[in-house]
Amino acid sequence: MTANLYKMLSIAEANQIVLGSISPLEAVDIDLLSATGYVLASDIMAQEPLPPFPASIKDGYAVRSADGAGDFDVEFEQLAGSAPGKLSQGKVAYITTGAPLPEGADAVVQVENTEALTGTGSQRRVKIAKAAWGPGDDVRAVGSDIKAGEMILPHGSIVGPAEVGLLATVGAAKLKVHRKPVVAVLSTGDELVEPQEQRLGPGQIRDANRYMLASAASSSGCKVVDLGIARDTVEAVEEKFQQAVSRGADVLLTSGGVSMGNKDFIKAILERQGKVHFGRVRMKPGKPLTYATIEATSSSKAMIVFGLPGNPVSSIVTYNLVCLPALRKLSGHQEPGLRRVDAKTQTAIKLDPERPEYHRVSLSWHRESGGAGFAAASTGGQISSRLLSMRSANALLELPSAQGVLPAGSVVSALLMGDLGGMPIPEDIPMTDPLQ
Ligand SMILES: Nc1nc2c(c(=O)[nH]1)N[C@H]1C(S)=C(S)[C@@H](COP(=O)(O)OP(=O)(O)OC[C@H]3O[C@@H](n4cnc5c(N)ncnc54)[C@H](O)[C@@H]3O)O[C@H]1N2
Ligand code: MOO
Repeated sequence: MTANLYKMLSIAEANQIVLGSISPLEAVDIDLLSATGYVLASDIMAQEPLPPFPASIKDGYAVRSADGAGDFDVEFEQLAGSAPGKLSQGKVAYITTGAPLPEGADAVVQVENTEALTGTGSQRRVKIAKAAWGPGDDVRAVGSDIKAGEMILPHGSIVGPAEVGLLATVGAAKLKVHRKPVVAVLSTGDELVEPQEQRLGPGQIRDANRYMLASAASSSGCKVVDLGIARDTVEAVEEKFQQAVSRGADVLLTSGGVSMGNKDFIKAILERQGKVHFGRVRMKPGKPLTYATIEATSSSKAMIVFGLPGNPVSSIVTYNLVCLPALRKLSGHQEPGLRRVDAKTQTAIKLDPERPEYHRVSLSWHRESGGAGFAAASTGGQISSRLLSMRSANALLELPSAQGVLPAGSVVSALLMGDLGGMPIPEDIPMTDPLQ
């Protein structure tokens, strides 16, 4: 099939096809400290309650609440990490935060509400100036933080710092997580040289895409296999495809060679080696985006291939919109798509009459008299060769295809790429009472 015969899909259809063709990769074992960024492949339950014993919330004295205020002998010290002692009638025990409540005590009085009296060691005495409210005062009951058998993290949870803390708490030192895909990156083109090349020859440019895509995939935690640059021959490209397979790639990202030129033969090679699901998408930039699957054989695993357009902006925009959700789904994410917010344009933007455009913007949070929301500042000229249009871009405006100009102040949906850098430093929380 020649490139122009591929049906032009919408980006939503393209996403649906890609995500419908893949499943999360198999579960592997991982140590807790290496698990950040992975997705849990099994549910994690708490084996024991937390705290496992009634624990003091304060540094102070363990008391029988019914004894009230007065002067008491300090029978012993109950320190965190020690087994609970046994408190005699009419006595109190010095206790530290996190220590188990001694048998016979039912509350804690913080040290601020007491006064040390004379005496040391077994003669030590204390005045309880302000009595405990009642049983349980300043004590964490068994299981009050986590109940025994409680679901801590369901499978599909993304492991971040808080999750690592929770997993450590419940003793989940070894985990089952979905394997992350191995991503091979390949640039194609006779004009390309490595970034180290300081003197460009006639017609040459430096390879930006392979480095950019490798960086993008590794920032998602994927292992990257660098296939280098394939020159513009069928044999050279086919040899690189073979290397991707033999080096265990789950995903191959190629850039260049998917359009209409007589050296653009990525699509034709993919047709021979696997199944091309689509070869054109109604979007700007990135129209010739191509997606194929290559089946597993007795000696190699299945591989999916994204033929990304060579223009650097087209390749990174299609990566974000289509490849990243696929990498996330393979990694076990249950909501792999980019997050969408509404944003107000700061300048007028010319629309494209033929294709919906993903206009690169920098979003920032703005408060105005009419309310608060995201303001979208264009990153300037949007031609797909101008990688500067991606610099400091944290979102893609979803501009409809239409004649004319979208006026400044229009509210448009925007897809977030990465986190919202460039946001203002958080202001203090106002001290005024909002309920007054
Ligand atoms: N007759 C037509 N020509 C083109 C069409 C079309 O529909 N009909 N589509 C255009 C669109 S849209 C795009 S996008 C590009 C995509 O082209 P390819 O994927 O075939 O990419 P190349 O032709 O190899 O390169 C395009 C451009 O990008 C530069 N490039 C390529 N690789 C890299 C790299 N690794 N790092 C930096 N820059 C790279 C290359 O030198 C070219 O300037 O096709 C249009 N043509
Ligand atoms: O779709 Mo191409 O990516 O406009 O340049």
